[in-house]
Amino acid sequence: MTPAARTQAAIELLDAIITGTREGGAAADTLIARYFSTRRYAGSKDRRAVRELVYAAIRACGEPPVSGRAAVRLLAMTHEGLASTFDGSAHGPALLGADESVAAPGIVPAWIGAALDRSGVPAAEWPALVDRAPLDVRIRQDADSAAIFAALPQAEPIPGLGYGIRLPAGTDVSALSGVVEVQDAGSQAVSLAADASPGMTIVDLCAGAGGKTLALGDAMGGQGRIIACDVDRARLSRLAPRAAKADLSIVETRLLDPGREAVELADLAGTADVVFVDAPCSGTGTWRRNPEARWRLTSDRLRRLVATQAHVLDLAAPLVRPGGALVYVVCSLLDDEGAGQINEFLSRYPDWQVSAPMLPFGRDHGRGRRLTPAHDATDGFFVARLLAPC
Ligand SMILES: C[S@@+](CC[C@H](N)C(=O)[O-])C[C@H]1O[C@@H](n2cnc3c(N)ncnc32)[C@H](O)[C@@H]1O
Repeated sequence: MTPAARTQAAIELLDAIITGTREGGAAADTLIARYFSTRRYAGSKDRRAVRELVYAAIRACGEPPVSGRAAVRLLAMTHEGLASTFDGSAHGPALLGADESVAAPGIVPAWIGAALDRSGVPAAEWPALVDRAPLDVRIRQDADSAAIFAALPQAEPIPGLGYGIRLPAGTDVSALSGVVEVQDAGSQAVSLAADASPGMTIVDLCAGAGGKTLALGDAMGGQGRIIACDVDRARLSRLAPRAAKADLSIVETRLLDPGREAVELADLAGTADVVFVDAPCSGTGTWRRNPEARWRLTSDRLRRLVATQAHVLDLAAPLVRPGGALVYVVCSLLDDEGAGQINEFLSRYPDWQVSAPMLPFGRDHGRGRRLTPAHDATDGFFVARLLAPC
């Protein structure tokens, strides 16, 4: 592809991504993969260059831009070489017009900026929210770590995480699948708040495809019971093969029917040493990986998420045994979903106690702990640990 054709491809992709965020379409990564699956003429260098341009444009625009062309024009203001690709050639973008629109530079949409501000995340920390993330992986506790470091010579241990290593973004770890799990250091850290140990019964109430389930199972040394639940059949169906690959036979999955969860969980009432609630959230802490998600969030969607979080907390509480723990996690930095949600929980359940989660990262925030990309070089999280009355 010519440089101009790469620019045009990035513009077309950005148009699809912008529409996708407005209309609930697929994630940028999926749209990029689909785009190239029907354009076999694009070589790996073309794909990489287009992808980088697309993500640079997404990162540069806080508010959703009016078009892909306006977003790339913003980058072209400071990149002479890029501006020259608007050359009107056969497969390239039309020549630049003097008065066509250019996207405004920014980091987050104004309304989310105000919410971050109210949540005590200073503007100085916002650029890190959309920075590129490294590749973090968790090594299985029984794996031969010397062999893994030999296979991955650029690996660096992550201080504070016994089994976490950091690699340059894009490192291929597929040959080590089952022995290492791709998992952000923040996700690894918040799993430690469960203080999982062999023999426990843990309900992972919002298990999804099981990223944290596998970390909990590994910490349990494969002894005990994990009941991994979710309402999303497709996500949950990915868990069992992953658990099998990681030799974790203690994981059972339970697909819940939305609206009937309490009935379907009734047999577990009062039995769990830990109920782990990795609640559905706005994902404001994970924009490093999918920066277009900040264009997708609306105040209505946030309100619905906050209501769902309260609902899953109410499902979780009766499952905890007397004196057991409820661990609440969101990959969000907004207090409505984190510190505020826990305040609301404690006003509904006044006889529960707060217990400080022992984490290697983060800062105390509200009645829990918060990790931020700027402070901890991890995805952003809020985590709280609550103890049921004895
Ligand atoms: C943040 S994701 C979980 C990620 C997962 N724990 C991991 O580590 O990969 C939140 C999950 O909550 C699930 N969820 C939403 N409503 C739920 C409900 N009422 N009961 C159980 N799970 C629910 C969603 O389907 C989603 O998979």
